[in-house]
Amino acid sequence: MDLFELLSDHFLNLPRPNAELGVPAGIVDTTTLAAHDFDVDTRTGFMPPQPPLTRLPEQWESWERALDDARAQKLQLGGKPGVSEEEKNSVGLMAGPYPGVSTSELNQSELMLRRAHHVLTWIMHFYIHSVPPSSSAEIRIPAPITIPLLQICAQLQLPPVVTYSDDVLYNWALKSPPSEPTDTAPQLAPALDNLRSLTLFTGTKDEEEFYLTSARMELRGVEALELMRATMDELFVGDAIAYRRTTRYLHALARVIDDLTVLLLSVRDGCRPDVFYNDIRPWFRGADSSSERRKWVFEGLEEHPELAAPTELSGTSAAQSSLVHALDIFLGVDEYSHSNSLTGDYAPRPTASSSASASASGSDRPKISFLTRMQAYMPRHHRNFLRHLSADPRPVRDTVMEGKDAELMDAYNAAVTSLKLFRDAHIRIVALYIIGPSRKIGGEPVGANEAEKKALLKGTGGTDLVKFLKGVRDRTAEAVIENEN
Ligand code: HEM
Repeated sequence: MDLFELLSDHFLNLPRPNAELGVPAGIVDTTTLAAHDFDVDTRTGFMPPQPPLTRLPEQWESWERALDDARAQKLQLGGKPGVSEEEKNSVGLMAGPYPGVSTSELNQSELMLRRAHHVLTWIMHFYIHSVPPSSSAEIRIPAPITIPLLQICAQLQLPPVVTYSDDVLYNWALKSPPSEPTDTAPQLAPALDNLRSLTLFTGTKDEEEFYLTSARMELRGVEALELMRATMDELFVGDAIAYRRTTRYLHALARVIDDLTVLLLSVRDGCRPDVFYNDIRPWFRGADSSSERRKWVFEGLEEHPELAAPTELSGTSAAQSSLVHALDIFLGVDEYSHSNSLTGDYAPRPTASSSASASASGSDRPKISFLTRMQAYMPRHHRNFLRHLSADPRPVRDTVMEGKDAELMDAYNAAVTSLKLFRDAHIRIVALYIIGPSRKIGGEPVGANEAEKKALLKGTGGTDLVKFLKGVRDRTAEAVIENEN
């Protein structure tokens, strides 16, 4: 037998778990090498340790070529004034040809599925947002795109829209190759200045900087994840030494969050607010955040009863970053920041029509906080990681609340205060990048009646952004524990 041939019952040879049923008890989830560890890498955190795939194999070349074409054509936003019909014309993108492309072989590899989600959702956003908004009340997405996309989404358990994982987590390459790892110098995380983005809507440096700001924050956040793990180990022991160490870890965590704030603010160095607002951001919009509120109609579903009609179609937002959610959950701030009163808008829901169309109304749906809803847009292993973190039987906040250790409480409050300061800085960024440009005369991509203006001040995730972001920031501040001594 070939030494490299795996036995049929070898764990690496196990079939991919059924997306709906999950992993059977006693079976290891091998969909990614780190799946048993929630796909959280000790060097790169929520980013993959290796650069993502840059191209699918030959069988799916027609998709890759369509994406190449969309980028090469420099498609323009359909609502942008002064753009020629030719520049808006993206109908060819949807027409294919995508002859009989099957997705089943993609299921062998999580990396290929990720790339396929990236390619198809990117093509779809290119199409949707380059069709002039006035042309119809709905936008029909043809079956050659919707069917494979929904099949891939079922495997990945992700919605059929560009998500943070498509534009940040799995959208990077190294600028220059790292040195080969050796026994004495193991492979390290990529240097923060050695990253470039793979796919861009606008081809601008500004857009790349926008994505890379988040990517750098993810990499800086690795230390935060390590500090969380170390704290949880200490609190398991729970003696005086453990409290002292935890105090140190929480101060260190506050410093990491301060660094995240610095990195966040550094987006101003490479991404111009007007370019972001007018040229970049409209490409991210989902069905619930576009000013014209066009229905997205996924054609071809009537012939595929096995596929679920999409219910989540919010635009991509860094609110889908698992890192910030992890900080909230670990510090017990999520009880405040993920409160059901901070809902944002409701997700669009499919209508009962035979073709699944996503309408913009959903106010009869039960309230769920916006941040909790955003977890549906995260890679499923990361979602599970957050669930696991939430189930920690000895949460740090409970220990601090017992009030036995004043220094521990100070350290905890320092970390929560840093998170509040992070959110203050984020609100400043939103004022600079969204609120400011939206007020400039002529700075709006589509007309300017009151309803449209209101829609323009929605986050790409569909929130009433000022109210929502201030709410989350204020609720974070409320998580500081008063020292009653
Ligand atoms: C130009 C830069 C940025 C702008 C204009 C911006 C804008 C927004 C907006 C409008 C929201 C409201 C939610 C929505 O509807 O989408 C939001 C939420 C959020 N953004 Fe950003 N964002 C920027 C950069 C970042 C970066 C780099 C991060 C870090 C990963 C980040 C993390 C978050 C988080 C965690 C939320 C959820 C609210 C919270 O937890 O406070 N943002 N952002």
